[in-house]
Amino acid sequence: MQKSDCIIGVEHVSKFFGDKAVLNDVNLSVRKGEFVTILGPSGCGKTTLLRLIAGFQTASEGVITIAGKDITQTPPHRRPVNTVFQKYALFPHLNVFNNIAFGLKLKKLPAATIEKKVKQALRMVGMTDYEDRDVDSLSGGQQQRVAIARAIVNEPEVLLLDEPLAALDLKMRKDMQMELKEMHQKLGITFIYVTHDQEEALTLSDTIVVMSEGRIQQIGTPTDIYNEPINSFVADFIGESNILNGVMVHDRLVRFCEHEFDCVDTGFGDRTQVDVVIRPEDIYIFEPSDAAQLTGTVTSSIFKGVHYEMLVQTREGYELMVQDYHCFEAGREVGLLVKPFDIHVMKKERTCNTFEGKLLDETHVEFLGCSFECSPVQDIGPETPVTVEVDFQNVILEDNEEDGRLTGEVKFILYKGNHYHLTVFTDWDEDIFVDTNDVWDDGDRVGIRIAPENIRVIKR
Ligand SMILES: Nc1ncnc2c1ncn2[C@@H]1O[C@H](COP(=O)(O)OP(=O)(O)OP(=O)(O)O)[C@@H](O)[C@H]1O
Repeated sequence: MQKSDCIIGVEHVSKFFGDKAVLNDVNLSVRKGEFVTILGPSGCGKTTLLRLIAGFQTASEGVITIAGKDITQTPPHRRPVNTVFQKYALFPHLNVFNNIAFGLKLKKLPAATIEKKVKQALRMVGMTDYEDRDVDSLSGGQQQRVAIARAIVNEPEVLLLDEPLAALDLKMRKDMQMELKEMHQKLGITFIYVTHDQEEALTLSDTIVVMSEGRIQQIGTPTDIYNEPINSFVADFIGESNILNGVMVHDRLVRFCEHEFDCVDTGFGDRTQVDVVIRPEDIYIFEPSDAAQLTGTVTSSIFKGVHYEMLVQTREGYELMVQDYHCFEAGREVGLLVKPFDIHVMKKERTCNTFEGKLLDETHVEFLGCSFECSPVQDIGPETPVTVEVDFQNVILEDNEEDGRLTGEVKFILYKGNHYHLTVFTDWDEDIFVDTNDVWDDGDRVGIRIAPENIRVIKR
C-alpha cells in the first residue's frame, strides 16, 4: 500500500488496564474507502481498538495516525471520525430531525445548511419521511438508521461502527447488512466495523482483521481468511472446520487420522507437527469403495436447508464433520475422500506448554505463581531460572478448584477429532493448554494439577 492510500495507521499499539494487556502490539493499516471489519470473540479487544481510533481511550504504547498525522493524543472531537454504537444512544426528547441536526447546531451552521445536510443524510439511510417522528416511536432498525444518519451528517472521513446491528433481530440484521454495504459504496468513506459474527464479517467486508486475546491473528480478504486460515484459531472461528493434529511426513505428504494423505504444502520440514484443517464441504462422502481414503459410520445426519451435515466416526476413532447435498443416514457405512488441494496444513503455534520458572530445590520448581513438586533435578542449583515444559495431555483438570495446585477458567475449546484442546486462563493471568477427552464448557472454573514426573525442567 502506498503511504498516501493509508487513512488509518495503527503502529505497535498496546493498551494496558492495570497490568493486564488488552491489546498487544497491534499493527494495522486501513486504505481510504475500505470496509474493514475487526472480528473476534467476546473480550478479545475489538471495542478497545475502535475506542483508541475514536479517541475515547488513549494507547498505552504505540502510535495512531489518520491521513499520515499522528493523532495518538488528539481528543475525539478533533478527529475526522464518527462512531455508531450498538445501543443507538439517540436523544429520546428530540425528534429524528433534531437528533441528526444536533452536532451541526453545536457547530453553529446556518439553518438552511443544516436542513439541507439533514435531509441528505436521511435520504442516504432511507428515512426521508421520518424527520418529525419521535425516536421512541421507531423500530430498532429505524433507530439505528437515525444513529447512522447522525454520524454521517458530519461528513467524517472514517465511520466507526461498534456492533451496530447486534441488538436487531435476525431478519432486520440481514436487511441492514445489505443497506450498510450500499451506504458504504454510495458514501465512499472508510468504514471500520466491529463484530463477533463471522458471517456478518464475510458478507460485508473488503478486509477482515481477526483478533484473539488482544492480538491480530490474520488480516485478509474474506476469501483469503475462509480458504487460507493462518492457524487453527482462525479456521475454527470462521465457519465450520475439521481441525486435526497431523505430522508432515515430507513435502506434499501429511499424516493424520492414522493415514497418509497427499497435499500441496511444502517447506514445513520432515516430521514436523502440524494442524490440519479440512472444511466439511470439502470431504467427499460415498458408499464404501476402493476410492475411499477413510471409512467409517455416520453417527448423525441433520438437514441444514441446502445441505446435510453429517458426523462420521472413522474406523480409527476420529469424528469428522461432512456436508453434502446427499443424505447418508445415521448408521450407514461410508467412504470418505479429500483432494490434496483441500487439505490445509498449518504450522502449530505450540507443541507443548512452556513456562518461565525457578528451581526452588532439587524436587520443587516454581512457575505460574506456584510451587510444584517435580522429579529430582541434578546439575541445576537452587534459585536458578529455568524453562518448564508440560505436554498438553499431562495437565489434569479438576471440577473442584481446591483439588488443583492452581485455579483457572476454561476459555477456548477446540475439538480435534478425537479429543478436546482447551485454553485455560489461569488466575496467574497466563494461559495453560490442555488436551483431554473430558467435556468442559466455556467459562468452567477448574483446579489444575500436574504430576511431578510430567514436569520437565530445562536449564535456560
Ligand atoms: N476500562 C476498562 N478497565 C478494565 N478492563 C477493561 C476496560 N475496558 C475493557 N476491559 C477489558 O478488556 C478486554 C477487552 O475488552 P473489549 O471490550 O475491547 O473486548 P471486545 O472484543 O470488544 O468484547 P465484546 O465483544 O464482548 O464487547 C476485556 O477483558 C475487558 O474486560
